[in-house]
Amino acid sequence: MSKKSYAVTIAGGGSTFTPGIALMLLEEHDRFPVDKVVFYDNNAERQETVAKACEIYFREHAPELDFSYTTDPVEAFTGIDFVLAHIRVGLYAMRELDEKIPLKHGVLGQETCGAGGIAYGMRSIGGVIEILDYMEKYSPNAWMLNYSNPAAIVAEACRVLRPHSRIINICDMPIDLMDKMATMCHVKGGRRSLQYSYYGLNHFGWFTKVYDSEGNDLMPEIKRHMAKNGYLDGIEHEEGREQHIDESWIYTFGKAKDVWAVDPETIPNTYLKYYLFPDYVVETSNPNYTRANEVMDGREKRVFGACRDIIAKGTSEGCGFEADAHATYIVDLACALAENTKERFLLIVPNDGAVSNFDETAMVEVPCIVGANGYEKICQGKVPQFQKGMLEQQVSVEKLVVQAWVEGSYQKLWQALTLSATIPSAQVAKEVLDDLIEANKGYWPELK
Ligand SMILES: NC(=O)c1ccc[n+]([C@@H]2O[C@H](COP(=O)([O-])OP(=O)(O)OC[C@H]3O[C@@H](n4cnc5c(N)ncnc54)[C@H](O)[C@@H]3O)[C@@H](O)[C@H]2O)c1
Ligand SMILES: O=P(O)(O)OC[C@H]1O[C@H](O[C@H]2[C@H](O)[C@@H](O)[C@@H](O)O[C@@H]2CO)[C@H](O)[C@@H](O)[C@@H]1O
Ligand SMILES: [Mn+2]
Repeated sequence: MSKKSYAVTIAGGGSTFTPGIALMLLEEHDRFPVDKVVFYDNNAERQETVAKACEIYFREHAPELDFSYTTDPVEAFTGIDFVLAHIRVGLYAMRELDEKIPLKHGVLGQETCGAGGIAYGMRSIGGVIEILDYMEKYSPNAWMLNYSNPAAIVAEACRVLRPHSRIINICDMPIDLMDKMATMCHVKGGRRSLQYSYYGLNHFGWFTKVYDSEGNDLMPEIKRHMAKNGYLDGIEHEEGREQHIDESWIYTFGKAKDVWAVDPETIPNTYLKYYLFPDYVVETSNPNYTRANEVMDGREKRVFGACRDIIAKGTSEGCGFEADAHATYIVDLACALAENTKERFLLIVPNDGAVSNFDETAMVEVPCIVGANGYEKICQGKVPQFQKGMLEQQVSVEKLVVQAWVEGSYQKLWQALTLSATIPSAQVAKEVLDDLIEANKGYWPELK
């Protein structure tokens, strides 16, 4: 597809991540030239605040850019090369319920894991498939780079419902963890210079090898840090940076020490804490103030406050908008597809033997080489018994959720919740499910 410049649609234009990603696209213009950006959202009001502020920013910093925003799919998806998708069906109000309803039953409540993740998955599948269908109808050669959550369930749904679609699901958690590993090992060139092996499902995986650009094995040093402080040694202590990291994330990066101790041969994804220490997570959660509240009081207020400020002043000068440097992985991926760079990415893809002793139809997260014709997986061989057991259980949860959504099956969703390592019994699973059904009326398909 190599072109002089590209047209990009950001689906979920009203997202708190949109300004950071839009500014990042401008910053990366030299290696990924973008001449057209369209914001698309199904919530006109929320999107307008973000879009009007970005419009002012673009006018002042990139007047040549063809920018528009819309809720009309024809306008949004015609003549484009890439869709960057970050939608949240149900907004933070529903995330809050995903987190608080399970906690009411003594079960962990989390955005993408356990009961909360299952509830969010049941809402997201339809929204992501709808956007994929719009893209394929109006720009059949475009690629959709999806990081809408819960990515594991969304990816499985796309595999089942749209197996030939040009969608790539990717997550930024391992990228952030690689940044931290590079920092703790003082690696020159940072995360991009690391060579790694990794296997798992999204938000459910393990690094097995990490080398620097000269081939030196970094695992012994990373393990020493994990044993002492989890990922905390990887947090940069530059002035001003730490205050951007909320308390709950600090706990998560620290708790990785205990998660690592369960299998000291590998380096875990932080999200494994929800499956290995669900009782600890429940004990340390405040059922009246969860991460959704922290985000609504923090990131959402900050981003929307800055947008309103720009709109009121008519200028973006001194507005506090910042490019999301962390999100440059999205441009790396778009460049790989557009320019055939054959770079290595951790993607969520059909297993087909990449993890040889695991379900061939699972959507696994493994390293892939990406070029103009898509991705090729790098085989990770066999996983040990412990990981195999965990993976079999979790992939069954995710597959049952998708089957429940497709068939409208109460029974299968109940089984999915029952099977989750975060839920103690079929009885509790049923009680949580019945409350979630009530809360998600209008978002989930009707279950029989
Ligand atoms: N995979 C990753 O690494 C990663 C990292 C960060 C965030 N995320 C995900 O990005 C998404 C956005 O997060 P946020 O916190 O900014 O949420 P947000 O609520 O601020 O923004 C989401 C936007 O999506 C819109 N939307 C919802 N349903 C839609 C639909 N069917 N069609 C079009 N637009 C729709 C909403 O109106 C809203 O403006 C979430 O899914 C989040 O989990 C993923
Ligand atoms: O609770 P949130 O909404 O702040 O974050 C949930 C997302 O968390 C991951 O992304 C993180 C990132 O990995 C972390 O280090 C931090 O710095 O920022 C990101 C966004 O908050 C995860 O990969 C996403 O899937 C979650 O949605
Ligand atoms: Mn993620």
